[in-house]
Amino acid sequence: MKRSDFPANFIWGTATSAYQIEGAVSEDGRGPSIWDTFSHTPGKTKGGDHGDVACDHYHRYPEDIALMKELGVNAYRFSVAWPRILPEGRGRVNPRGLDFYNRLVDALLEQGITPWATLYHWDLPQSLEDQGGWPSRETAYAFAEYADLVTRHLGDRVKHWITLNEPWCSAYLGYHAGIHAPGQQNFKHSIWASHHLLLAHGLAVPVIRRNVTGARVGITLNLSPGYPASPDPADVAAARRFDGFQNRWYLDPLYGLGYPADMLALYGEAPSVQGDDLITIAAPTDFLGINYYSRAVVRNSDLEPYRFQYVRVGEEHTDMDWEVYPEGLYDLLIRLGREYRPKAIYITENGAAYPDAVADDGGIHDLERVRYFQRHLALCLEALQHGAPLKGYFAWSLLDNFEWAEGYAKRFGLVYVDFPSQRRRIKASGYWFRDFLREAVASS
Ligand SMILES: OC[C@@H]1[C@@H](O)[C@H](O)[C@@H](O)c2nc(CNc3ccccc3)cn21
Repeated sequence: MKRSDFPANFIWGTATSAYQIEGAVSEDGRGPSIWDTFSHTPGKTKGGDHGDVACDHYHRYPEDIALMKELGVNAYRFSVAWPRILPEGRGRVNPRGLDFYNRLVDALLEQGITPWATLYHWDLPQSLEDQGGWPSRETAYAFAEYADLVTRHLGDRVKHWITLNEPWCSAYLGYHAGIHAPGQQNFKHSIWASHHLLLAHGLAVPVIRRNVTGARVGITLNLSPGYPASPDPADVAAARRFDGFQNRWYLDPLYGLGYPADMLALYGEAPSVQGDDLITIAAPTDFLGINYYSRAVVRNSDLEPYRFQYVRVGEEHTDMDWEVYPEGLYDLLIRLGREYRPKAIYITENGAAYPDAVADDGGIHDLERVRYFQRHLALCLEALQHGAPLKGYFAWSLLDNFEWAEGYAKRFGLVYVDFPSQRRRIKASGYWFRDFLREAVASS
C-alpha cells in the first residue's frame, strides 16, 4: 500500500488539541478550563500531571509547523482553546487569545498546510462549569456564541471546522464515569450533557456557514465497532447495547433519526429535548470525523444501566491496553457509509501509544507504531476501494503530549518530546510517514 493508491486529493494530516500541547495556561489572558481544575485536583491524573506547560506549543508553534512541513502533511488539525478566547466562557473577549490563533493559522498557510480547526476539544471554561456545565442548556447557547466569535475572526482563512471532538467522552467520561473533567459521576447529568453537546453542535453549524464562505463543517465522533464475545444471543444483544451506548446515541440524532428507541428504553432517562432540538441537531454537515483506535468485544452483564461488560481479547495491545484491530476500522467505515451515508468521512484521529525511548544512537525506533499505521492505512484503502466515502486521514498525534488522565506517561506522537528540555525528535514512525507521503512526488 502506497500513497498513490489513494486519490490524489486525499487529505493527509496530523492532529493535536489545545490543552494537550499549548501550555501557557495563564498567559496572555487565558482563563481556567475544567481540565486546569481537574488536572490540579490530587488523584485525578497520573502522577499529578497537568497541562500548565505541556509541549509549550503556545511559544514553539513555528518549530512545530516546521516539523509538519518536514513530515510532508498537507493539513493540520488543531483545536481552539475556548478559555483563551472567552476567559469566562461568554462576554469578555480576550484579543490576545485570538491573536495567537491568527498567528498560528497564518504560519500554517505560509507553509502550504491547510488548517482544520476543532472548536471544542474538552477544555470548557471553568466559569461555565460553575454555572452548570454541559448538563445545563445554557452551555449550548454559550458554545454557539463562542463559535460565532471564532469563525468571524478566522473564517476568512480557516474553511474546515469541526464543532466538537468526541461528545461521548465529554458526556460519559466527564459526567458519568468521572475519569475526565469535570469528574462528575451522575448518569442523568451525562445524558443531559450528551444532549446539550449535540444541541451545541447543531446551533453552531448554521453560525459557521453564515460566517465562513465555502465552509466545510462537521463533527468528530470516537466510534468503535462492537462485537459479541460469543454467538450467545445474550452477548449479541449486549453488543447491540454497546453500539447504542458508544455509537448510535450520537450518530442517530446527527443523521436525523432522533435518539435510538432501544437506548431510551434501556436508560429510562430522557434527554432534555425541547422544541425543535432534534431538527437543530440534524443540521446537514459536510463530513463526519471519525476517531478510531480499536474495537470493543462485549458480553452480557447485569451491570446497570448499560448491561454489557468489556472482554479483553487479542494478541496485540498498545500502551493504553487497547487491542490493535485494524479490521474494526474497515467494518466501521463500510457500515457508516451504508447506514448513515455521510457526504464524506475523515479519519480525524488514528494512532497508538507505545513506551517510546531514545536509543543509544539517539533515535526512537517505534516500529510497532509504524506497523500500526501501515495496517490501519491498508484497511482505510480497502474500505475506500469498497465504496466508503473516505477523503482524508489525520495521524494522532504530531507530538507526544498530555494524555488526559494518563498524563505524559502515554506517548502517541510521530515526534518524541523530551518534556524537561522540550526537545523534539522525529521518531521512526514520523520518518516512515514522511517517506510514505513523499512517494507520490517520486511516482508522479
Ligand atoms: O487517547 C488518545 C487520544 C486523545 O489524546 C485525544 O485527545 C482524544 O481525541 C482521543 N479520543 C480517543 C478515543 N476515545 C477515548 C476513549 C477512552 C479514553 C479517552 C479517549 C483517543 N484519543
